[in-house]
Amino acid sequence: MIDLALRLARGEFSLDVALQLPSRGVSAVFGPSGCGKTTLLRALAGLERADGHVIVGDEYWQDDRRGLFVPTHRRPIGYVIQEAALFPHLSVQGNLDYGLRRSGQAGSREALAQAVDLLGIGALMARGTATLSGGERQRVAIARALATQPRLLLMDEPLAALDAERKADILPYLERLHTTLAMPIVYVTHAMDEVARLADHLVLLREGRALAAGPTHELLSRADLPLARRDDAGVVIEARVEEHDDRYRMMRIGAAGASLWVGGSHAALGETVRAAVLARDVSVTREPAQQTSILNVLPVTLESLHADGGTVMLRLRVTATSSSASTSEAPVYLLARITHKSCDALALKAGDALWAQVKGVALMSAGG
Ligand SMILES: Nc1ncnc2c1ncn2[C@@H]1O[C@H](COP(=O)(O)OP(=O)(O)OP(=O)(O)O)[C@@H](O)[C@H]1O
Repeated sequence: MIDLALRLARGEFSLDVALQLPSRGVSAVFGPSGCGKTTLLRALAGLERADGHVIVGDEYWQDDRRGLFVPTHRRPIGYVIQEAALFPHLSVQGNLDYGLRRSGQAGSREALAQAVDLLGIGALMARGTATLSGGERQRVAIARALATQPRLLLMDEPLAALDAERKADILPYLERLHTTLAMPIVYVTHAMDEVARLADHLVLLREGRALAAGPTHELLSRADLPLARRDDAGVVIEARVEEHDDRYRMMRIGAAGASLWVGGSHAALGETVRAAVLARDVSVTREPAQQTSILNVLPVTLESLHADGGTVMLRLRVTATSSSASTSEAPVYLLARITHKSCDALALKAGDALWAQVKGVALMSAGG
């Protein structure tokens, strides 16, 4: 576990957070511009002097009660920023070698080889860094950070400087990091699609304070957080592949007795995948619709309604149908955004048993 409490003031802005982040997987720090994401990351790295403590596993990096503050260069961290600072006069190999020598930490040739393989940059080793695309530069920067075998990888908007195409190129590599590496990653972003694809744990930051923190799927399924007011509000569901329909190139995925058909058939039976369902793609009915083109119609219980400007956000708990559902699994939630008119026409109230019609399910990635 990473246990941190950090407080600092910079002019009008103050940071004051106390968080416990899991020691595996990606913890995303998400929030609007200026909310303190970079400041938090820099304080974790020891680049900003904040009051408080930082404990990573059993290592104390800062503990004010004992007057302990480990300087940045002695913290076993990898730090990847938006625009990688690579030496233009050195090749990719030269940059990686330099990074390894400079770190003075437990970096090793094997770790470097593994990182090169993981980031798929083997073919780029002899290239001058000036000839690399933005996405390739970031992959080199990430490999350089990993080669030092850090205890913690800090990433500050690593994809923000890339266009949509380059971003799509590099995301699969980040997903590989996420599933392959045991080391925790703290990942700063203001892009919801990156949160939905990569984050296991989520910290919502607002004006230097942690508004909420917890497993990504839990926070995304809450209708009371500012996330639910976004146009792209929706849930992510970690589910297992339960059936392939090769004729239509679709698969059925299941979690906690809820089952959904999604396009594509590349994941193997039994594999864990992550799927996203946007609130605007979910509607509700009192009776299951007959003869609908919508494949995914799920029995749900309406947990709560949240009026939000012109629309109403419904939080729905999927009622397990499959007999294989294990009772130990956390229930699956959906959000549905509907109009006030529809809400009144159906006379919806908390506790109602309804049917959710899911118009679109996006397969994000293989899960963790
Ligand atoms: N030295 C400083 N003096 C005064 N204010 C500062 C100083 N450094 C940072 N700030 C302010 O602290 C706040 C947090 O900045 P920070 O860069 O951490 O935000 P952020 O969430 O990473 O933003 P972005 O997404 O735009 O990168 C901002 O309002 C910034 O203007």
